[in-house]
Amino acid sequence: MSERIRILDEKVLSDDWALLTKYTIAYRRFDGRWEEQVRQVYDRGDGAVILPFDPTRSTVLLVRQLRFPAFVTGHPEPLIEACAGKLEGDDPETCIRKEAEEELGYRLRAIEPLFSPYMSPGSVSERIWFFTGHYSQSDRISSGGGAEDEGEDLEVLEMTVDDAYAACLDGRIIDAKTIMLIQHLKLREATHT
Ligand SMILES: Nc1nc2c(ncn2[C@@H]2O[C@H](COP(=O)(O)OP(=O)(O)O[C@H]3O[C@H](CO)[C@@H](O)[C@H](O)[C@@H]3O)[C@@H](O)[C@H]2O)c(=O)[nH]1
Ligand SMILES: [Mg+2]
Repeated sequence: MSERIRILDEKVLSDDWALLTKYTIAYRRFDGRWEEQVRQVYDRGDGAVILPFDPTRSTVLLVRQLRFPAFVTGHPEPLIEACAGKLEGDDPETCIRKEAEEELGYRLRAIEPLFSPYMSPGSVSERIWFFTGHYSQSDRISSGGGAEDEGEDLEVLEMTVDDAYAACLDGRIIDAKTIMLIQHLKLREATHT
């Protein structure tokens, strides 16, 4: 255990789709004083996400789907996102290859890992592994759409890189992981020209 943090108590508040745990901790402040704090941690597992890019056409593949937490807080559905999924026991690259086949209907090439940040570390324990990859129209193996038996209902969307970037700026794309990936692609473009 860290010299600055001791877990005094741990209580599971909910163990359903995700695990919500309430911790009571002793925390030593930067000035050396100890104090007691309560922190709740929402654990829904880790995930992976990919933005497939077609360099010859300068396009990317995205999905559109209902994200209920966004809808219920006022965002008109559906959300435009990069293809993503929960790891569910797979390593991140295996997971994202499977998700790309299921959700996008593409077998991707040149898959490259980028970074694996915490997405909301004040409350949510989840980290997401980010990838880029290449595709061309001939890599399409099905119509995608996700696993219907798991309630997935996705629409595959192809956009030019420029339009996807414009969508990040004008609010049509409002999902953080998707914005990060599109910006990454634009940064690469800028540093390679
Ligand atoms: N039964 C049930 N299903 C749920 C619930 N919440 C979500 N689901 C469904 O569970 C499915 C999980 O599909 P995946 O493709 O494996 O995961 P994902 O939801 O796309 O997750 C990715 O994006 C998330 C949001 O940005 C990320 O949090 C996650 O790490 C991953 O990258 C989704 O279709 C979603 O509708 C719930 O409370 N109950
Ligand atoms: Mg998904």
